Amino acid sequence: MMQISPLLVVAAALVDADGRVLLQQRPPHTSLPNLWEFPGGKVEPQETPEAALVRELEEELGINAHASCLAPATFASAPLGERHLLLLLYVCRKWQGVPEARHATALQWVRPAQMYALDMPPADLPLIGLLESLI
Ligand SMILES: Nc1nc2c([nH]c(=O)n2[C@H]2C[C@H](O)[C@@H](COP(=O)(O)OP(=O)(O)OP(=O)(O)O)O2)c(=O)[nH]1
Repeated sequence: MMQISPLLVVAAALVDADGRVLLQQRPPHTSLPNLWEFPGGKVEPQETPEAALVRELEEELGINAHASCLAPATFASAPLGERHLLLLLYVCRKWQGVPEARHATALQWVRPAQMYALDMPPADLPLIGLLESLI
Protein backbone atom coordinates (compact mmCIF):
# COMPACT_ATOMS: atom_id res chain seq x y z
CA MET A 1 0.00 0.00 0.00
CA MET A 2 1.24 3.50 -0.80
CA GLN A 3 2.36 5.45 2.27
CA ILE A 4 0.95 8.95 2.48
CA SER A 5 2.21 11.32 5.13
CA PRO A 6 -0.34 14.01 5.82
CA LEU A 7 0.91 17.59 5.92
CA LEU A 8 -0.66 19.40 8.84
CA VAL A 9 -1.25 23.09 8.16
CA VAL A 10 -3.07 25.63 10.32
CA ALA A 11 -4.61 28.84 9.02
CA ALA A 12 -6.70 31.71 10.31
CA ALA A 13 -9.72 33.58 9.03
CA LEU A 14 -9.03 36.91 10.74
CA VAL A 15 -12.38 38.71 10.83
CA ASP A 16 -12.62 42.49 11.22
CA ALA A 17 -15.50 44.54 12.66
CA ASP A 18 -17.12 44.79 9.19
CA GLY A 19 -17.17 41.03 8.68
CA ARG A 20 -14.30 41.01 6.24
CA VAL A 21 -11.59 38.36 6.25
CA LEU A 22 -7.87 38.87 5.64
CA LEU A 23 -6.28 37.03 2.73
CA GLN A 24 -2.65 37.13 1.74
CA GLN A 25 -1.12 36.54 -1.66
CA ARG A 26 1.58 33.88 -1.97
CA PRO A 27 4.79 35.11 -3.58
CA PRO A 28 5.46 34.20 -7.24
CA HIS A 29 8.32 31.77 -6.60
CA THR A 30 6.61 29.49 -4.06
CA SER A 31 4.37 26.50 -4.51
CA LEU A 32 0.85 27.64 -5.47
CA PRO A 33 2.32 30.94 -6.77
CA ASN A 34 0.27 34.14 -6.50
CA LEU A 35 -2.75 32.43 -4.98
CA TRP A 36 -4.74 34.12 -2.21
CA GLU A 37 -4.63 32.13 1.02
CA PHE A 38 -5.49 32.35 4.68
CA PRO A 39 -2.44 33.32 6.76
CA GLY A 40 -0.86 30.31 8.45
CA GLY A 41 1.58 27.51 7.77
CA LYS A 42 2.90 24.11 8.71
CA VAL A 43 2.70 22.76 12.24
CA GLU A 44 6.23 21.89 13.40
CA PRO A 45 6.93 18.65 15.28
CA GLN A 46 6.30 18.99 19.02
CA GLU A 47 4.07 22.04 18.46
CA THR A 48 0.36 22.28 19.15
CA PRO A 49 -1.78 23.54 16.24
CA GLU A 50 -2.74 26.64 18.21
CA ALA A 51 0.88 27.47 19.11
CA ALA A 52 1.82 27.02 15.46
CA LEU A 53 -0.88 29.44 14.34
CA VAL A 54 0.07 32.04 16.97
CA ARG A 55 3.67 31.76 15.73
CA GLU A 56 2.74 31.99 12.04
CA LEU A 57 0.52 35.05 12.59
CA GLU A 58 3.38 36.82 14.31
CA GLU A 59 5.94 35.77 11.65
CA GLU A 60 3.78 36.51 8.61
CA LEU A 61 1.75 39.51 9.75
CA GLY A 62 3.43 40.86 12.89
CA ILE A 63 0.26 40.52 14.96
CA ASN A 64 -0.26 38.90 18.33
CA ALA A 65 -3.21 36.60 18.82
CA HIS A 66 -3.89 34.61 21.95
CA ALA A 67 -4.43 30.88 21.52
CA SER A 68 -7.73 31.19 23.41
CA CYS A 69 -9.03 33.54 20.68
CA LEU A 70 -8.55 30.94 17.95
CA ALA A 71 -11.91 29.23 17.43
CA PRO A 72 -11.74 25.97 15.44
CA ALA A 73 -14.06 26.49 12.47
CA THR A 74 -13.61 23.77 9.87
CA PHE A 75 -10.96 21.82 8.01
CA ALA A 76 -9.97 20.80 4.50
CA SER A 77 -8.60 17.43 3.44
CA ALA A 78 -7.12 17.37 -0.04
CA PRO A 79 -4.27 15.95 -2.11
CA LEU A 80 -1.25 18.24 -2.35
CA GLY A 81 1.33 16.94 -4.83
CA GLU A 82 2.81 13.75 -3.34
CA ARG A 83 1.43 14.62 0.07
CA HIS A 84 -2.02 14.95 1.56
CA LEU A 85 -2.98 18.28 3.09
CA LEU A 86 -4.93 18.57 6.31
CA LEU A 87 -5.72 22.25 6.72
CA LEU A 88 -7.23 23.31 10.05
CA LEU A 89 -9.03 26.64 9.75
CA TYR A 90 -9.62 28.78 12.82
CA VAL A 91 -11.68 31.95 13.09
CA CYS A 92 -10.07 34.80 15.01
CA ARG A 93 -11.78 38.11 15.78
CA LYS A 94 -9.35 39.52 18.32
CA TRP A 95 -5.65 40.27 18.00
CA GLN A 96 -3.14 42.97 18.76
CA GLY A 97 -1.38 45.00 16.09
CA VAL A 98 -2.07 45.88 12.48
CA PRO A 99 -1.39 43.11 9.96
CA GLU A 100 1.46 43.84 7.55
CA ALA A 101 2.64 41.64 4.68
CA ARG A 102 5.97 40.32 5.94
CA HIS A 103 6.02 37.24 3.71
CA ALA A 104 3.12 37.77 1.34
CA THR A 105 3.13 39.85 -1.82
CA ALA A 106 -0.06 41.62 -0.75
CA LEU A 107 -2.92 41.58 1.73
CA GLN A 108 -6.59 42.26 1.20
CA TRP A 109 -9.76 42.24 3.33
CA VAL A 110 -12.67 40.52 1.60
CA ARG A 111 -16.13 39.26 2.39
CA PRO A 112 -16.44 35.49 2.12
CA ALA A 113 -18.75 35.76 -0.94
CA GLN A 114 -16.02 37.71 -2.76
CA MET A 115 -13.57 34.83 -2.36
CA TYR A 116 -15.17 32.85 -5.19
CA ALA A 117 -13.82 35.44 -7.63
CA LEU A 118 -10.24 35.15 -6.34
CA ASP A 119 -7.60 32.58 -7.23
CA MET A 120 -7.29 30.49 -4.08
CA PRO A 121 -5.67 27.06 -3.50
CA PRO A 122 -8.08 24.28 -4.52
CA ALA A 123 -8.18 22.95 -0.95
CA ASP A 124 -9.59 26.29 0.24
CA LEU A 125 -12.67 26.38 -1.98
CA PRO A 126 -14.83 24.12 0.23
CA LEU A 127 -14.02 26.37 3.22
CA ILE A 128 -15.66 29.46 1.75
CA GLY A 129 -19.24 28.27 2.18
CA LEU A 130 -18.79 27.75 5.87
CA LEU A 131 -17.29 31.23 6.26
CA GLU A 132 -20.28 32.68 4.41
CA SER A 133 -22.68 31.18 6.92
CA LEU A 134 -20.47 31.87 9.94
CA ILE A 135 -19.50 35.51 9.39
N1 LIG B 1 -1.17 29.13 4.91
C1 LIG B 1 -1.95 28.49 4.04
N2 LIG B 1 -1.48 27.41 3.36
C2 LIG B 1 -2.31 26.83 2.50
C3 LIG B 1 -3.64 27.27 2.30
N3 LIG B 1 -4.23 26.47 1.38
C4 LIG B 1 -3.32 25.54 1.00
O1 LIG B 1 -3.48 24.64 0.17
N4 LIG B 1 -2.13 25.77 1.67
C5 LIG B 1 -0.93 24.95 1.50
C6 LIG B 1 0.19 25.69 0.82
C7 LIG B 1 1.44 25.07 1.41
O2 LIG B 1 1.74 23.88 0.70
C8 LIG B 1 1.01 24.71 2.80
C9 LIG B 1 1.36 25.79 3.79
O3 LIG B 1 2.63 25.73 4.17
P1 LIG B 1 3.67 26.93 3.95
O4 LIG B 1 3.03 28.09 3.29
O5 LIG B 1 4.40 27.08 5.21
O6 LIG B 1 4.54 26.14 2.94
P2 LIG B 1 5.38 26.54 1.68
O7 LIG B 1 5.52 25.28 0.93
O8 LIG B 1 4.81 27.73 0.99
O9 LIG B 1 6.71 27.03 2.32
P3 LIG B 1 8.02 26.30 2.80
O10 LIG B 1 8.04 26.54 4.29
O11 LIG B 1 7.92 24.84 2.43
O12 LIG B 1 9.06 27.04 2.06
O13 LIG B 1 -0.42 24.58 2.76
C10 LIG B 1 -4.11 28.40 3.02
O14 LIG B 1 -5.25 28.87 2.89
N5 LIG B 1 -3.22 28.97 3.88
